[in-house]
Amino acid sequence: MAATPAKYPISPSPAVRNLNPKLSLSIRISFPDANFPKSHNRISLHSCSSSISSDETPDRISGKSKKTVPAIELQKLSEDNPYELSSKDSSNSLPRPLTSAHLSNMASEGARLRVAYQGVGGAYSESAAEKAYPNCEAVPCEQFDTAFEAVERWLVDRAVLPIENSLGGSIHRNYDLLLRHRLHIVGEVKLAIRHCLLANPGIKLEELNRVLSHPQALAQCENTLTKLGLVREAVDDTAGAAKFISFHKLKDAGAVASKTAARIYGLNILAQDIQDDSDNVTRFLMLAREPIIPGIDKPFKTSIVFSLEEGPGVLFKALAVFAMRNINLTKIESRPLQKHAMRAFGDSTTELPKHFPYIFYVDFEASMADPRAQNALGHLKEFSTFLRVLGSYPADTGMP
Ligand SMILES: O=C(O)C(=O)C[C@]1(C(=O)O)C=C[C@@H](O)C=C1
Repeated sequence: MAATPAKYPISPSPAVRNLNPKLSLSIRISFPDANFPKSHNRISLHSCSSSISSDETPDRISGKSKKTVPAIELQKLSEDNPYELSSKDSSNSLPRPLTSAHLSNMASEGARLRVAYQGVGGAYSESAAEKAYPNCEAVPCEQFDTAFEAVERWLVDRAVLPIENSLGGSIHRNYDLLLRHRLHIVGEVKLAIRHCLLANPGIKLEELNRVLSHPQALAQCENTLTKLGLVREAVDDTAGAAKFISFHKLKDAGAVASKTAARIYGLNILAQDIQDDSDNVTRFLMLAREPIIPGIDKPFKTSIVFSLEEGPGVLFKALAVFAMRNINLTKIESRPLQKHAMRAFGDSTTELPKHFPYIFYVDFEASMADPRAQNALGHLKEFSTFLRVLGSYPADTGMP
């Protein structure tokens, strides 16, 4: 069944020029510059916000007031690695990346950051955005791509997107989008996910035949939903599922979503904490157009993506650059390099490629300000075909 998604303030527009630079293979460690509107050095987010607001924003639902965001001055990032500071950096025309102090000041001084998330009001991603940036204006986006694009086009200041879950694993789409887009990871936030089974008022558990939710949420409640014998139907987000069953007053369908979604869409909670494990945590990334300057004052993490030549033991060698410097890895993910694969298949010959090229995403526990991390990446660069630092940011060491 195709559930019609709710109206979102920001939805993908095919007419919009694709700003994503082509993926390039390079052996230098690259810190890409922000995408820059062609003819403007100055842009008012105020003027953008009026064109993307809608009658159905969660702000309406919750009655929260909207503040306009003052115009901000854009600065073009240099192509150079901003972490490798040189004498050039004293010039005023050079980039001034945001520092972690700057980020927290913006929140505490009451300036409302506009933060994109995927889903509608009541989605876990909205809670993650509010946890990452207290007092922010959370801006719903239809798809993950839309949230990336909203930051790139200066419609919002940040995006907060899920990257992995303790039960369901990686959110592959966002790994792929990190590579395709040129945003920087400036932080992470972990959120405890507690799912509820929701239904319209008066509907009993026995009356339900099917359940709608985000595929990750359905996977996280696999055992409970199997026991209940409910047919799963995937939709864009948990809160969207709640909104849909509420709007259509469905009698045979429930939704897996949060308590907040139940409240917003006037649904009853038939069961609480239906996730397969009580420790259900999703890790979200905070994304910005510019990187932050990494520090060593608190625990930092660094996320990189790289590709390797074919050959025996190359991955072993790549991981050894961290092991020999006593740097702990917290995550490794491999993804097919899609453009390569497509080119190979688009060839006029019918021969299949001998190997599928893969790229590797690694998170490690060290700041780029730490010489161990710099040396490890310098070493990795010697035998990687491509290497990019996605971000060096404070680790979320708090309670989820
Ligand atoms: O659908 C939502 O509410 C979301 O925020 C998305 C999402 C995800 O993509 O993993 C986020 C957290 C939960 O793990 C389930 C779903």
